[in-house]
Amino acid sequence: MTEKRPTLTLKPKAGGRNGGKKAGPARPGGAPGKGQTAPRGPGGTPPRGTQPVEPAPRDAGYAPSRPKDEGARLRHSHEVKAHVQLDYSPDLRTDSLAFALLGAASSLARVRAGTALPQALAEVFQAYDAPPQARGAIQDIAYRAMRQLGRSGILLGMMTSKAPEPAMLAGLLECALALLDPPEGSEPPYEAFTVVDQAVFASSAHPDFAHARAMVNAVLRRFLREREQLVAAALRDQVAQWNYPQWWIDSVRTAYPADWQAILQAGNRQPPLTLRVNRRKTDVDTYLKTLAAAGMRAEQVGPSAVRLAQAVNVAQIPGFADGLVSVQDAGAQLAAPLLDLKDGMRVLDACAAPGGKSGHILETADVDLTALDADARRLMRVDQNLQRLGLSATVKAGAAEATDWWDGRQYDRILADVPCTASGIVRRHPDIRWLRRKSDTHQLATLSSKILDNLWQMLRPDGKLLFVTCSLWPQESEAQAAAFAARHGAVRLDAPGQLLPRSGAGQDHDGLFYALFQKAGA
Ligand SMILES: C[S@@+](CC[C@H](N)C(=O)[O-])C[C@H]1O[C@@H](n2cnc3c(N)ncnc32)[C@H](O)[C@@H]1O
Repeated sequence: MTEKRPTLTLKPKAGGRNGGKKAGPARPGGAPGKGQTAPRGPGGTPPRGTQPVEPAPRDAGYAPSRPKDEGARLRHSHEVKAHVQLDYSPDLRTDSLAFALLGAASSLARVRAGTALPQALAEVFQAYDAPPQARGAIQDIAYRAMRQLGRSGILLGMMTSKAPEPAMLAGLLECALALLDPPEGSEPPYEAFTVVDQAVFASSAHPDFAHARAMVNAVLRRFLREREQLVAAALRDQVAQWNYPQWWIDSVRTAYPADWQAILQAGNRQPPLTLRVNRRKTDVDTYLKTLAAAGMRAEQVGPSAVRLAQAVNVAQIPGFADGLVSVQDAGAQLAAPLLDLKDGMRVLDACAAPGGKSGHILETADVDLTALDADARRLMRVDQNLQRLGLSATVKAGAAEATDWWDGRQYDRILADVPCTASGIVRRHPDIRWLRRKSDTHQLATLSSKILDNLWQMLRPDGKLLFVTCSLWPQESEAQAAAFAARHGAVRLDAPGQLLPRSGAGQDHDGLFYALFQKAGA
């Protein structure tokens, strides 16, 4: 076995200047707790505030075909791009910041290739055989870097003559910059010299960019020397100022001329950990006392919603394993009450995985629930979640725009929590803004209109259909709802419409859209 390189180990600045030995998560709450993040991809939207973790395949595997007239030939050495070893396990102490920086850099490179951050992190944890504490540190750095990616990218462009390659080297610099240059008003998690030292060390430890360690050192030191001028110049660019792609900034400004800045800011804040109390097992007051007894501060932010003052790993949430609570954003908790459920009803949750809203429906009334989802792998999470809560439903794999899974009997209530761009939940999934393309909105809106049209025939006369998205784009939300109502002559009942993302005392929720329809009686 090779001997471990002597690496400086450390802990966050809060623990004292170089006084500790572990990298650890820089600050709690930098990223969602275990199992608390979500998925992506035009076919699957992250559950709003429930517990996701899944991939966001884009065109990572796309390879342009070779022109017909190009015969086989040997490539010159300058044409050959070495395969970057994203899985290379560094010869570093796993409790060092250098190890965490490399892991986070590998995650960023995977996101650049089209993988959703939760999936990218899961791949890195496995490839690096990272112990729990290192996972926390890698995750924290990767989430920070995602929230600062616009700014770091512009800064790097100002300090380098060409884009650093491979992508993992760019990722390493972006991760280091995110630690050196935290958002206004927040403390840097590590001492600056430690970050530079460990980033250089991390670079030396990777065979694909050990040669670039002098460059890493020079860029990061230059940033520290010229920080004020560099940041001032970078902030003239809106991408650096807001940390979103320009098309995203433009789309938010067009859709919400009065609120666009607040919306962009809300998407850059760290989300709270909000729980839904399972009223079949306990009540909010009793559960708040349970939290207080465990020394955890919390407040009620909805009829069944409790927000923890400090995010923790789900394993540390009292009663979580026993189904007393689920992790769910306060905005997502509006769905079940809006359905106006009564015991004995036949209910369809048409895009159910991982089952956040299915669980809430079954906690609310004794209904006969069918939980449908097109993704069989994600459906396993519905089973697991319902089992933890002590509830049961008929769980089916099938496409909501098809009928092959339907037994032909109409439902009293239908929840259509359709796949969408997830533009309303970017505070939980800061990678989404960088993974999405403007054209995704149109594709997803087309799919959700097919889903809505198909589900309408499955609703009984007088029945209600609740249409939900976690999108901010009107094309997926209000425009979709209005067009649907016009196509089917659906009666529109009271519902919140577009909820803009909010954080603060009392009101704290993701950006969601709700429209409620009733079918005219027979
Ligand atoms: C927003 S998520 C649902 C979150 C879920 N309702 C909850 O509260 O936990 C959208 C879901 O739609 C599913 N989906 C995507 N395309 C679908 C389709 N054509 N038919 C049914 N489900 C689909 C995805 O797999 C994903 O689980």
